[in-house]
Amino acid sequence: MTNTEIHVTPCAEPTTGSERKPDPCVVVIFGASGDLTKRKLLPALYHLEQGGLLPSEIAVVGVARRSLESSFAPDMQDGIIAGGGVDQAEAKLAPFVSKVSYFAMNFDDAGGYERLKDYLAEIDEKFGTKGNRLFYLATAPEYFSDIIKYLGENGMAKPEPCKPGQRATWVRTIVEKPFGHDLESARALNDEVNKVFSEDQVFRIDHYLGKETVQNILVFRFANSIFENVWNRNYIDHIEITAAEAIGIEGRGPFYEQAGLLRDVIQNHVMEVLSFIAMEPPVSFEASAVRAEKVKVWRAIQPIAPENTVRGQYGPANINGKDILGYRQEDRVNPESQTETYAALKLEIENWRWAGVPFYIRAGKRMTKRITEVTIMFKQPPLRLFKNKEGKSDHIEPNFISMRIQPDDGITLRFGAKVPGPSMDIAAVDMDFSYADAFGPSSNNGYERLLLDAMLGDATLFAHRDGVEATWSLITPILENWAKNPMKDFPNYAAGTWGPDASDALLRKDGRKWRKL
Ligand SMILES: NC(=O)C1=CN([C@@H]2O[C@H](COP(=O)(O)OP(=O)(O)OC[C@H]3O[C@@H](n4cnc5c(N)ncnc54)[C@H](OP(=O)(O)O)[C@@H]3O)[C@@H](O)[C@H]2O)C=CC1
Ligand SMILES: O=C1O[C@H](COP(=O)(O)O)[C@@H](O)[C@H](O)[C@H]1O
Repeated sequence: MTNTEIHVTPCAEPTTGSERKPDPCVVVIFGASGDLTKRKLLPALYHLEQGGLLPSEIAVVGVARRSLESSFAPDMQDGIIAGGGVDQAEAKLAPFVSKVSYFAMNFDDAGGYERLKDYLAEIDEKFGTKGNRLFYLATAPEYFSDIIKYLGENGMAKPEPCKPGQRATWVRTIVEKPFGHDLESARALNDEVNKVFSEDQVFRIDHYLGKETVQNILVFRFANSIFENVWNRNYIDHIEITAAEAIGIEGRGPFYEQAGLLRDVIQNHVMEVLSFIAMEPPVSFEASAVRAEKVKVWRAIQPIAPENTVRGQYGPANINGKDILGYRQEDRVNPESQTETYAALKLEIENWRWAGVPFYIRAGKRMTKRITEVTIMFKQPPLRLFKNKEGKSDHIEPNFISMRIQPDDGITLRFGAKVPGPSMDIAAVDMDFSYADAFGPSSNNGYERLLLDAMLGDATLFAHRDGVEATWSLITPILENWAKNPMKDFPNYAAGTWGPDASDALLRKDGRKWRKL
């Protein structure tokens, strides 16, 4: 393969959406001392504030169990600098930090919500936040129901009645993943949430949808006219989606033992990416239209037969002279654990566009490298005109489009080009678009866009209850089958590799192989 890098630069001023600024509001984060708040949410809010995207009347209230009055601010500042990739010398934290406060309470203490309600009223007075509330449930999922129930019981889930001549207030809630543990629990949680909040108040977050490159899938397909015509079974041979992580479970043993890879990454992140790749053009870029098309894709996926599923668990390895623990040796993990840290699936979408085009998806922890990527592999041309010196034409690689979600975000189009010289030799070459080269570095960790959208009441990039239930309908039978049939050969891949042999065999039986990444 000859690598011809054609760097794409923006050719004109970007077309921007309308200037969007939310109403004054209080963002209330349940789980304020947790990892997510520190590494992702506060840095995202800080970047929004620095970018002038927040109203000046904004306040952030962190809620958690421990008493943090004295240490929250310095701890939070460290988190913003480390998690947000902020240059310490250039950081202008003071204006943002002055809007953040901490409220200690236990989530299952009913009386705490009454006190919180009074505290938020004081915040409204002090910061001019006008009664608008964005509750962010950044807690372990077992607390979602209780928090929602208590917010409802304390009259905090509905906006205050509108006063004459004043703008209506709003109350919204962002619910973190995992949303349910299986289909039944997801339905039950949806019922509990919708008893208290109407669906238009609920923002089920999947941070993959906040990633620029995931949103760019829709732009690539629907803002350009040259790709959509070939985006179907007539031209596409198959599609691969890979979400590989080099890290392991990062000390989250108890969580991972409950979850496993399928629940943690495939039911949500990978399914969201797949829906953007496979959906029909929505009639508008509005929440109901986009969500409706996504659900149609998930509902068209055929039940996934056990032979089209592969699971793996990493074992110990020495990587570059460093000993890496196997999953079963990780802290607070059962030494005989059956939890999967890798999964690969073959999916068939039975609709007009995709019938006969397999979608192979894989995701795993402790893989060779971190890469999330979609490969659209095209069919060979109908007639092979060009032969090599041996008179053969099977050396010509098929075209593909590779959409790199992370790292090194961008898009590559591979095609054949004539090698200079007297014969018709063909080499594969790449046209490369790099996000960073074209637009410069971005601070967006996915949460910036989604927090802003929730404050604006725009649910386009959030999951609807129908969507969550549709993806759980696909995943739950696999989980049930795996639970009934424990793996005898776990661990079945060494840390630092591309997963178990069975994953290669899944494609080999169709005469294909994973593209080398
Ligand atoms: N961390 C990440 O990168 C990601 C996390 N998520 C999701 O975000 C959510 C939060 O994850 P994470 O931040 O890692 O979790 P952590 O375990 O780090 O944080 C949990 C938070 O909840 C608080 N808490 C726990 N029990 C109580 C209680 N009874 N009363 C009051 N506060 C309580 C803790 O407070 P205290 O310490 O004071 O007890 C802490 O602030 C989860 O649903 C997770 O799946 C999603 C994507 C990525
Ligand atoms: O939700 C989760 O996502 C991360 C991967 O997110 P990324 O933005 O770093 O790709 C994963 O590590 C974690 O296990 C999971 O809970």
